[in-house]
Amino acid sequence: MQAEGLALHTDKYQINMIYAHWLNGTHLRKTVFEAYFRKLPFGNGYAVFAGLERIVNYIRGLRFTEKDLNYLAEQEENYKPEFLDLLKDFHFTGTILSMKEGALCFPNEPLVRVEGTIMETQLVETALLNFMNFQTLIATKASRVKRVAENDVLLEFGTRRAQEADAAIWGARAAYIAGFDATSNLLAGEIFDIPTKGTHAHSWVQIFDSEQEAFEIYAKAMPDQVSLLVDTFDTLKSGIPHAIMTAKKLEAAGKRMNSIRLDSGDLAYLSIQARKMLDEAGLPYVKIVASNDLDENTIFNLKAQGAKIDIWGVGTQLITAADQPALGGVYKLVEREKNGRMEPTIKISGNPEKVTTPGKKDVLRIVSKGSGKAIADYVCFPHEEQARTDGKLRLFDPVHPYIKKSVKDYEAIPMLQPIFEEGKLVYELPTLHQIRQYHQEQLNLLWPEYLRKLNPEIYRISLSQEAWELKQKMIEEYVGQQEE
Ligand SMILES: Nc1ncnc2c1ncn2[C@@H]1O[C@H](COP(=O)(O)OP(=O)(O)OP(=O)(O)O)[C@@H](O)[C@H]1O
Ligand SMILES: O=P(O)(O)OC[C@H]1O[C@H](OP(=O)(O)OP(=O)(O)O)[C@H](O)[C@@H]1O
Ligand SMILES: O=C(O)c1cccnc1
Repeated sequence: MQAEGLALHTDKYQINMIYAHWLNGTHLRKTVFEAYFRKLPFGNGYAVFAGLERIVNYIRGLRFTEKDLNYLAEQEENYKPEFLDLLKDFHFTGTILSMKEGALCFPNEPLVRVEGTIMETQLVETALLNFMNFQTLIATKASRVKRVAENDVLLEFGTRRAQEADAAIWGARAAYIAGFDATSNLLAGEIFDIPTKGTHAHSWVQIFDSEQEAFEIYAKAMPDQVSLLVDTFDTLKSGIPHAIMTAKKLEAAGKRMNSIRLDSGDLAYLSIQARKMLDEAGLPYVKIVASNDLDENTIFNLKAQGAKIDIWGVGTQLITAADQPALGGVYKLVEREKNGRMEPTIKISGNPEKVTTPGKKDVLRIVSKGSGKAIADYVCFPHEEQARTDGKLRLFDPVHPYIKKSVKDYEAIPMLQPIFEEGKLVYELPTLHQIRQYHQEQLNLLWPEYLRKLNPEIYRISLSQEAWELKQKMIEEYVGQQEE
């Protein structure tokens, strides 16, 4: 997928600010930004971090082409030619730390930390959030589907309903990270080495004079992968009897039919009837695929009704994250250089939840050595060494500071990994297989109460005492200035 030629994949205000900084002589001031979200999507208890691979490729290929520069000159007559010369030589020289793809992540903790000159940290904001927000959203939605489908097979069918090609391709990858088994999108399969699967459409049946003829021709063409869509005319009276006849013919040729697919009607009732008919016909090995606007709620319901569905095809609801189509991840300045020294900075808001936490921070996942389960995440400054060692840690929730807890005998796992150091890539991108495995390990760290679909327990994100005190001090300073 496109990695180069994305320098202009940014909001114009970023270039305007960089230009104004350059005129002002401040474009090389050092900064630290953090990307995070404030609210979990879908009422879920966790999110699944994704988007890093695309962010890495974007940063590596970040150059302004001659065409880009000509376009900028045309777009904004204020931009001086010397400024465009500066952009011509631009490449990213900053430092990035990030959670790994597949990590479970939570509100108000940094997922990506970007350190560099204001020129480069500001430039990358838009694309970084674009990649992180979409892919994390879809991976989280897919994870919810996976929680209810458990060990059933999950197929990603969303491309035709996705918000254009990139969403389909990266969405298919995000779904696979969170536990889907295959995608119908061959390009996603080719690019990312995701297994691909496919049945056939209603048009295949409609184009022939009879359903039986359609099934037999298809079975002849794909004898080892026969999956027949049985709802074009009448599922119970026509589709399934014809599929059974086809399966018998396949048996005579020494082959086994793979599955039938139900795509309309009452999927619980029809799957139960279909299972009975297939079993009675001596075809217990033929699996039942279901599709039709499925999501985690319909799948959960269908399972509760005793539906006999082995394989779920999930498209529109997953790829568009239909019940919450955006993750509100933000990118906030937490430190700036002043007089040659880095100092924390805060953004005050009338809404207390939107007040930023000043200073550059790390995230430690505090895991009990006794249970092997995560207790909370601890957000602290990089110099706070004591938290990383096996001492005693006082946890409290910054939003509800009266919720306090002391922990000991724990392991503190650093969640932010160095990705770029002064412009140099220092991270080896894992394979998708490794990302899936890491995601599974991450799930295993959490008690099931945090993972349930409905009203999950809230996993606590604790701020270090020092970070909390700095925040309070800066809020008070601001309030003091207002009162003067
Ligand atoms: N037993 C069931 N319990 C709950 N939801 C179901 C059940 N069976 C099907 N559904 C879901 O109900 C919705 C039915 O939608 P709709 O009425 O559009 O489908 P349909 O009857 O198959 O019609 P169409 O042929 O237009 O697709 C789908 O989202 C489907 O997944
Ligand atoms: O319902 P979704 O979760 O989005 O899954 C994908 C849908 O796409 C296909 O329908 P479509 O009507 O586009 O084509 P068809 O003629 O092959 O059924 C398929 O039959 C599914 O119903
Ligand atoms: O293979 C299928 O059955 C399929 C693929 C995409 C969309 N709907 C169904």
